[in-house]
Amino acid sequence: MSFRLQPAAPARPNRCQLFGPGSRPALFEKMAASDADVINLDLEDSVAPADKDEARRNIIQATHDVDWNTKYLTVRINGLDTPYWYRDVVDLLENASDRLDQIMIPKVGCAADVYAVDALVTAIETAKGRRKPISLEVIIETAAGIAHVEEIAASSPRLQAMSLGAADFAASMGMQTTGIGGTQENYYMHRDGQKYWSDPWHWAQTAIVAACRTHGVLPVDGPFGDFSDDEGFRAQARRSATLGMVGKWAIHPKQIAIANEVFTPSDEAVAEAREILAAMEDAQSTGAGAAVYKGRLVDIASVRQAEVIVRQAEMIAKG
Ligand SMILES: CC(=O)SCCNC(=O)CCNC(=O)[C@H](O)C(C)(C)COP(=O)(O)OP(=O)(O)OC[C@H]1O[C@@H](n2cnc3c(N)ncnc32)[C@H](O)[C@@H]1OP(=O)(O)O
Ligand SMILES: O=CC(=O)O
Ligand SMILES: [Mg+2]
Repeated sequence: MSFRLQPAAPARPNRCQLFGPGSRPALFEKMAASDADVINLDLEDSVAPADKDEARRNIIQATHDVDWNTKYLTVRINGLDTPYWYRDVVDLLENASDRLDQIMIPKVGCAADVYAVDALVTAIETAKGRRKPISLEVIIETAAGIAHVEEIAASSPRLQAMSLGAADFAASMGMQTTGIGGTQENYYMHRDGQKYWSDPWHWAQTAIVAACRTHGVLPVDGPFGDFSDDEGFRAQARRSATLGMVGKWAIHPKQIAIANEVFTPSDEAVAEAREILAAMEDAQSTGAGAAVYKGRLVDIASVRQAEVIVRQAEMIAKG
């Protein structure tokens, strides 16, 4: 480890972020009753321009009226290139109840984007005497966002989470696809008459995970558009979890259970992690720094790996 220690990300479950348009208030009670850890009420792309004002009012009302129970409640504001975002922040911070936990900033391209929202949030919190500080989350979904991902991860002490937004990311990068996440038909290797599909999101995900882990931010995988494809969603979620992401968006309630399952370490994984910790404790009690577990090497790095799984499972069990 460097002299500068890696900060821990917020210790709260973030396995599934369920999205719903602010213009469909009939969904709010269903979202609150779901098994998602995080709720994202949307003011941005799922809300038509003519509905922005009403969606804002719906969401503010819902912070007062709906029982969100233990959900981490977050609202996606409009992008900083629109005329809507300042009104989103001002109206929310002036009128939403203390139940509001977080604001999500889409299409962040540099640290100054987060700085601008942080400054506005801070001024309103102080002016209104809001006691609970609002946290921020961002979406990396542009070429500028991925190019500046590390400065964005370091941009504000309010920043808790960072998602990859595959749809806008693909558009901004000029990718030849209309698919939102998952396997892309034309992204394959070819050998001996066979196609081998590869993962076009992998490099952006790893860049996000590295930036987040460096600065103590939760890395999250964004939307998977084809909500009829459970196995495609599961495969995408498993790849994300393997790379170090802590959760994934659901854009339909069907996706919640799969995300929760994938991002909760399985009983078998936790049992194995505990066995590795026990094997290493035995080894260390005899002065050894390494041991053999099921025919493979385990050493002090294995302890750190096993601790990731055990800590994640314990944090989720605590809720
Ligand atoms: C690229 C991005 O930016 S993604 C993020 C922004 N996008 C969004 O927020 C979209 C979120 N999702 C939705 O709006 C909707 O799920 C849609 C439009 C995809 C599909 O909506 P519907 O056609 O109503 O879906 P469907 O009929 O399959 O719904 C089944 C049930 O789940 C409910 N439901 C649908 N979406 C949601 C949701 N997001 N949260 C909670 N419940 C939901 C429906 O009300 C319905 O309930 P019922 O059985 O009691 O009648
Ligand atoms: O906002 C999300 C996306 O995929 O775009
Ligand atoms: Mg987007």
